[in-house]
Amino acid sequence: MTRPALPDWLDPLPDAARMRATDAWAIDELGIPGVDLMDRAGAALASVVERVAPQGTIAVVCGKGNNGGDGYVLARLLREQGRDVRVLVTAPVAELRGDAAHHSALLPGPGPVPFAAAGLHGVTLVVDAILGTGVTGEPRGAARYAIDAIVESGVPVVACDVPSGVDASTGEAAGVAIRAVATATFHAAKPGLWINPGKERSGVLAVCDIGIPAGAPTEPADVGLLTERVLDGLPGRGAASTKFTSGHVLVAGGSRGLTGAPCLAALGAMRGGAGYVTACVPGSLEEVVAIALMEAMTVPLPDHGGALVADGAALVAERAARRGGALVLGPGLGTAAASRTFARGLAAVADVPLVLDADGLGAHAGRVADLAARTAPTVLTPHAGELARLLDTSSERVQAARLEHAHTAAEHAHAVVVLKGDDTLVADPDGRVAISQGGAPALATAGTGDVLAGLVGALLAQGVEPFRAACAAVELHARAGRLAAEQHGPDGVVAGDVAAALGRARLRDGDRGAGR
Ligand SMILES: NC(=O)C1=CN([C@@H]2O[C@H](COP(=O)(O)OP(=O)(O)OC[C@H]3O[C@@H](n4cnc5c(N)ncnc54)[C@H](O)[C@@H]3O)[C@@H](O)[C@H]2O)[C@@H](O)CC1
Ligand SMILES: [K+]
Repeated sequence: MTRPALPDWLDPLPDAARMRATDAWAIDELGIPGVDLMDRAGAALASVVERVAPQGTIAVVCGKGNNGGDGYVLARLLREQGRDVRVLVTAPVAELRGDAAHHSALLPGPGPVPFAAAGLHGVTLVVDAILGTGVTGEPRGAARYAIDAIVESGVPVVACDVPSGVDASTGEAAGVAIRAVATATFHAAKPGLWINPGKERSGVLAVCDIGIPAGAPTEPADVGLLTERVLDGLPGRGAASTKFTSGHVLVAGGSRGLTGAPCLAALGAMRGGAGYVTACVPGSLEEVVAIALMEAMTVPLPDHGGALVADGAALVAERAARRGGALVLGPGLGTAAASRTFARGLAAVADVPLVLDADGLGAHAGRVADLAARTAPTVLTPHAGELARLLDTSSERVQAARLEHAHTAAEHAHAVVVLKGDDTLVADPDGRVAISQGGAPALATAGTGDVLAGLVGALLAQGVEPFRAACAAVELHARAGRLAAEQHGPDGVVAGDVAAALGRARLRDGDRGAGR
């Protein structure tokens, strides 16, 4: 399959290979001297260091590649300003090559000394210029020793380009890794600075221009940072709209003790703009749901002790065939064997776009490839634990390699996968990935996932293509989380508040109070 270019609402994040190709293009094709790029990288790093530590002794720890070269430039600039700077190295200066060797020779004052933990005593800040985008595998040898000692020292760290030990392309940190208070990264942010564990190890991110123009003829990035531009031109209600043209969402789920989840998914769909919403729930619990949902219709399905059973699948599929729209399957479904059979049966036959969430995902544990047989689009909305069960692995493994697991699930299920977290990833089966900027801690409360699933359903029902629907939903959900936090305080937000804020989250600055 050929992968389409990233849409313009994603800011491209070049991985290490693309960044190397970009540097090479700037140097070899545009004729920008590599030593000048390094000069500008060092200067940009210096401005971050000055902000973080305006005074005190700085230890600059340099590796033997160009990342270390940036460190030598920084050390020179700081010493020229009269700062007290120690240069500690993980490789002898004689081993340096090219631009890094050039800049090491320009260092004024005391020469570099081999790294030792004692060299960190009394310093205010450590600058990590050990490993950058040229790293392969886990840190080894002297680099590993230095990273360990820096982490152990507890001294605040500013990272040069990427925290050493973090993979710039994936955010994985397989061995030891620096935890920085800030990272100065050059030309563009890298995926690994936005994906955990790399994201939380990068601290505050400064993306620094080092004079490489846009337009490098590298293979286009396949990972991008989600921006609010994804909301531009989303379908909305107009003068000619009716409840039928605004999209129909079916929600199927619920069980005894879990009636709130399908209600919140229905609310997410309604507040997400769906014209009408039908909640298909266990018959014995229908009244509870009907009381909670004033604007939605309810459909009773056969149940056993408040849990859905296999027979209900045909009823929901038939309704989907008649009414169209999108189906949100799983919120509050529970884990009864019959309910799982219901979910698998319904996912297999429903010929409308499907959002599979919560226990609907659990029903497909270890069977993710079954979903590839569906003809209509599928969006999965797992957190790490749910994705682990889908792929028959552990939550720890998913968290350690989030990008890889999101890719794998998307590929195997032939579905868009929304791997939730502060760094929510949206992976398309064609290989493209969007990363949310996060920053909505208020969403860390029960039921917000149900709201998100309903919202994705609403956008799919409005005809938005699945990758964009998932991305726009993630963006709206985060914005709604922030709006709800403004109103209720971040610790007082409940999922219903997030749903209630979705309409306002759609408004852009230019829209507020505009027009007739
Ligand atoms: N001209 C350029 O290419 C520019 C590069 N820049 C800097 O250069 C960096 C990339 O430089 P390089 O490609 O030289 O690579 P790095 O400096 O990231 O590291 C490569 C060095 O580390 C060693 N190494 C690799 N994997 C290791 C591991 N697992 N454990 C221990 N040592 C390991 C290698 O032997 C090599 O000497 C960027 O991150 C950026 O900071 C900037 O100066 C801007 C311009
Ligand atoms: K580094």
